[in-house]
Amino acid sequence: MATIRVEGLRKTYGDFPAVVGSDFSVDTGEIFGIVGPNGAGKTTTLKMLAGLVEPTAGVAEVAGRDAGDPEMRRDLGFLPEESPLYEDMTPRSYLGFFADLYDVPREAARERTESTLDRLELEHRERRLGDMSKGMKRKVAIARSLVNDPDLLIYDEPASGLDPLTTNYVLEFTRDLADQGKTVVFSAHNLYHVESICDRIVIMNRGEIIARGTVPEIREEYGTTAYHVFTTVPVAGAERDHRADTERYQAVVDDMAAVESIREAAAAADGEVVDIRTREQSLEDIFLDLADETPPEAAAGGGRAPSEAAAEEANAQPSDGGRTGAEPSNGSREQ
Ligand SMILES: Nc1ncnc2c1ncn2[C@@H]1O[C@H](COP(=O)(O)OP(=O)(O)OP(=O)(O)O)[C@@H](O)[C@H]1O
Repeated sequence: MATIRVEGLRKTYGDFPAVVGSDFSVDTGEIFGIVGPNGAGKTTTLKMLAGLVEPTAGVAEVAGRDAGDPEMRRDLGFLPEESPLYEDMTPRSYLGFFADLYDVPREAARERTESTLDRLELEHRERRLGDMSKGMKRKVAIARSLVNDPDLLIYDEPASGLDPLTTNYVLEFTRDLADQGKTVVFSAHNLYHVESICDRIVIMNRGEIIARGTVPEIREEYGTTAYHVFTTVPVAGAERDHRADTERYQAVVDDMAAVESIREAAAAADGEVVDIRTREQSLEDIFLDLADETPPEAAAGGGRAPSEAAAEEANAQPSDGGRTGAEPSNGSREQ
């Protein structure tokens, strides 16, 4: 059964199209990546799935129910891109506070919190959150998304701004959650993250999904192979390969016909082809090519739309009554 069904999902802010009509589904236990550059519409999509932003049109369903249904939030863990934490609390008191919000019985909450913090290898559990490193705070925010033991996790840039070690740790932890049967939808602009842990991805640009599939499918459909051809004599388009001990030239071409032309040109100059190496285009390159090809109709999407900063503000601060995530109350959605 599809855990998530999205059809014709659209969000406009004023006349600004942040998400222009997405379709995708995510299966139970899948780890699904939404990738795209800044302003692509990733956060807006995730917030619609988490019931925090009301779609302008279309369907966003979780387990057959509207994503905006407040009941859905009880079984959801949302990790916002920036998660402001109560600086004066310790991880234990902070997580206990959120467990209370979800009515998790005290003892169960304590056990769950401790085991999550163990798995996240979070030390200094009695230290003030305000005195913790960025990586530690991110781990606490992740632990917070798990206090209610949700089946669905929606993570906005879970590893953004973390050092490589912590990044790996957080990504592996996320993969483990999916292995335990949880469904994970997360956004990233670093394609390396996606490649290493996602079952399927969509690539968004300017509010539109411009490619979709598993990483190998995307490679096959959109990727190209570069052929590095090494010759003993100079041929058109080749450059001297200074790394070689003997005189050698290198040309980079993108199909076998061009490789044959080089072979013929080398033979005509009394030389030969001594080596051919292939290099698959990286997902990053594919992504950049795709983003470049997207027609600029939605190009207004580059900058920040006017009401955005105010809306973010309202969404971010727990201390002023705003919503930081998916607390289980009947909070209204951002329009
Ligand atoms: N509340 C809002 N009011 C007005 N415009 C908004 C609002 N939220 C987002 N936008 C605009 O919608 C577009 C998509 O934003 P979104 O945050 O979804 O992108 P993103 O892919 O998550 O980008 P980033 O990687 O920078 O977080 C952006 O151009 C943004 O300025």
